[in-house]
Amino acid sequence: TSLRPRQERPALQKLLELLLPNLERKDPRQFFAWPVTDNIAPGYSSIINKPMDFSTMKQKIEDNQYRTLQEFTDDFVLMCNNAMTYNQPDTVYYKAAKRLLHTGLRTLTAEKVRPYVPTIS
Ligand SMILES: CC(=O)c1cc(-c2ccccc2)c2ncccn12
Repeated sequence: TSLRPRQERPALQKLLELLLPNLERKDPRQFFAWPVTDNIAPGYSSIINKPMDFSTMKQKIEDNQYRTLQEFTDDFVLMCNNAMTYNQPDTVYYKAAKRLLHTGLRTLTAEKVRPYVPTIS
């Protein structure tokens, strides 16, 4: 509401540092915490050409590699889609990815997050 004091706009990096743990909590079994290895997922590196995971996203935030919220969201979507590409639909990984994608995007597109997104990147 207009009576709400105008919060200073957190830098994008600070916003992403707040959003990442919110998304990680939606992965309690930590399937997406670390890069998927060929050891646990045979042939993974030859099937998935752009791997992504939460630890890599965290590092990219710290290294200031995200210029916009959309770039951060793209990595999140990539991570979930990788899991739905490599794993069959009847697996825990596919189902976890589908649910994570849905609930995570709801967070990332929420109205209260959007005001912090500068119109031009
Ligand atoms: C995300 C994903 O595709 C994934 C995570 C895992 C995983 C399993 C145990 C612990 C951490 C990640 C996995 N194992 C086999 C096949 C695929 N995966």
